[in-house]
Amino acid sequence: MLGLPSQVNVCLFDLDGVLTQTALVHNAAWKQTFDSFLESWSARHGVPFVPFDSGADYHQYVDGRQRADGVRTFLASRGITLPEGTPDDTGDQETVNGVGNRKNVLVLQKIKEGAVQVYPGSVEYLKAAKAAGLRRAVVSASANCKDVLEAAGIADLLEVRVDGLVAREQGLPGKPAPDTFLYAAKLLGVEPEHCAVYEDALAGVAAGRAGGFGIVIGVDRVGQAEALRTNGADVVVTDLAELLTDN
Ligand SMILES: O=P(O)(O)OC[C@H]1O[C@@H](O)[C@H](O)[C@@H](O)[C@@H]1O
Repeated sequence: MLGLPSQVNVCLFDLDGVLTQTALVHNAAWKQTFDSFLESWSARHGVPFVPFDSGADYHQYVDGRQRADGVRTFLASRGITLPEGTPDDTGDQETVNGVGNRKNVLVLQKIKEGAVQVYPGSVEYLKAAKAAGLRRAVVSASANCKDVLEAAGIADLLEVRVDGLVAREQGLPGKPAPDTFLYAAKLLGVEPEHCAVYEDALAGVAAGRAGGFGIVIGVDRVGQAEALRTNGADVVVTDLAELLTDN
């Protein structure tokens, strides 16, 4: 049913890029933030300015990861290490938290301007899962998950939320570590083999594979089906609506 093996009765959905079209919002905010950072860095350190690549750099180093992990992982790929700073650093501070907060100002502005759109096939799938009696959680790296779910009007279709804020409170490492998905399974009182993971990010499908879940469904929004499979997806679809035909 719904593209799931018979032992699976719990759905663990990623948010950005799976339920809502906000991976695009994050990607654009990261590009703006990193390009201005790199431009200034290259002028001061006498190294060539190589802009952030919204394709390769985003998917390899940032997508699916907690905010600070994204900053650290991408900058490490350019040989740059910044001090961590503190969560209340302002956007002009040259720290991991400062750069992350600069990007978050842009994301919050976009959410406020109404940039949150759902994927209609995912809403249909959520409703079908609910009707079929499957348990449903959202497992997102984003600290803005609650606001995005509310802006999208889908908060009431999900029973459990494990997001960037919960991960921080509980001390859970983010994707590609499986811990946030495992925590959601625990909150729903089930073993990983009874859960399906739905992910569009390479770090996300890797987390699904690492956690030993019943099935990892890769959602390919950008033409990276092969990379999703290599990193951990058992099945790849371009939209969750494709799974609705399996009754
Ligand atoms: O900065 P936030 O809202 O906490 O989000 C963290 C990350 O959340 C993930 O869901 C996105 O794929 C990333 O692009 C984003 O950076």
